[in-house]
Amino acid sequence: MLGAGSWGTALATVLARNGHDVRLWSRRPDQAQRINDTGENADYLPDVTLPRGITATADLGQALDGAEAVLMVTPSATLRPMCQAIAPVLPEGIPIALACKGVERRTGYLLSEVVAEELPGHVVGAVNGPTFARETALDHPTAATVAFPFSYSDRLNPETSPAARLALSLSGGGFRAYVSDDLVGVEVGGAVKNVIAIACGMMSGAGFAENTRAALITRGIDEMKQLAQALGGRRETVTGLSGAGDLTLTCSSTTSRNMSLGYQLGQGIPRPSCFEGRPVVVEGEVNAVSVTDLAKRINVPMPICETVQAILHEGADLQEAFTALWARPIEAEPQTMQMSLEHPSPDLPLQFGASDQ
Ligand SMILES: NC(=O)C1=CN([C@@H]2O[C@H](COP(=O)(O)OP(=O)(O)OC[C@H]3O[C@@H](n4cnc5c(N)ncnc54)[C@H](OP(=O)(O)O)[C@@H]3O)[C@@H](O)[C@H]2O)C=CC1
Ligand SMILES: O=C(CO)COP(=O)(O)O
Repeated sequence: MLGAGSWGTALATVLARNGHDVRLWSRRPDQAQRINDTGENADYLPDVTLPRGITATADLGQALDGAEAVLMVTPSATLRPMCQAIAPVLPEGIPIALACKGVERRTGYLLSEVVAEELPGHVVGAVNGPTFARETALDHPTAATVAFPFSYSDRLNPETSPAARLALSLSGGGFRAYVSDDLVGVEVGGAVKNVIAIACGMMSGAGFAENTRAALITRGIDEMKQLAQALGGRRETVTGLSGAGDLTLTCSSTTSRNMSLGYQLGQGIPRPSCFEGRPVVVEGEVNAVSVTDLAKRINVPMPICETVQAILHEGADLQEAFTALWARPIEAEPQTMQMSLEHPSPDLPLQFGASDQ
């Protein structure tokens, strides 16, 4: 498990509870030592007792020595350098599963494409779903999807596929894994939901409530579907755990760092003061840029993501940007027919400040 943050530690907990030996890599030797000494990752999951079977280490060679599979769980922006760092010590041919969520900013690659470029000769997949780390570590009933592209031999003997093997390794107690062969669809869901969650947070923080949230979730799913399809994934995958499931979770509470960032910004808190100035991993903030750049490059309209990107990175005014989002031309749902009717009152502002809360 490469990454001893909240999600890496939670996934290590799931695997170790199921009887697997897990090497948990931290970039900080002192943290690895503390985890081994105390049986707890106090930095990220305080008061969660880690099961036997987890050994923390800050040595990549030690972490990967004899490994049967590797899960990569550091923030998406660190993925390429992590791949480069492990290349010399990675056991030949072992499957690599991504548990981080995003699109690479410079290239617009899905994270699996980054791994494929840096570490050829390894089958690459992803584990995604509605999974807050702490609840997962505490063994709350939780479900996620394990996606790898299926080969012909996998179809003949599905139990030997990397997706099935990892799903079986993860499943047990509260954790239940599903298997998918649509890696693109699963990755798109995970990357886009964080951006939409920021939008939900912004509108909740600005005083709007359930109608607005439901609209953003539903239209957010539509943006995911369009991007997934354009990249060769399947629209229906997005209605599963890694798309609609994770979006529902992340847009439902400020336990989500993405929702929480949006909420604070919606309340008018300046970015540097959000999270009381602490550095927090908010994937949707970086990925608002990478997702919208990618979508523009391949002509996929993603108006909610574009709105978030404009507010976060181009200095757009939150109220004006959401007013413009709501006053776009009237479209068909679902888009089985091409329709775009001029909005009758595009300049009428949304009622910020008049919310019934
Ligand atoms: N938390 C959750 O509930 C879930 C998170 N995810 C995804 O998992 C990924 C990781 O997030 P999460 O674990 O929550 O984040 P955390 O902030 O909890 O942990 C981040 C981890 O990555 C390490 N790290 C940060 N920068 C680097 C770097 N440059 N090189 C190597 N390691 C680095 C941190 O080390 P250090 O402590 O030294 O800073 C820490 O161990 C994200 O993509 C997130 O979207 C997916 C599902 C659920
Ligand atoms: O991805 C997550 C749950 O599935 C965690 O969401 P946040 O990164 O917004 O906290």
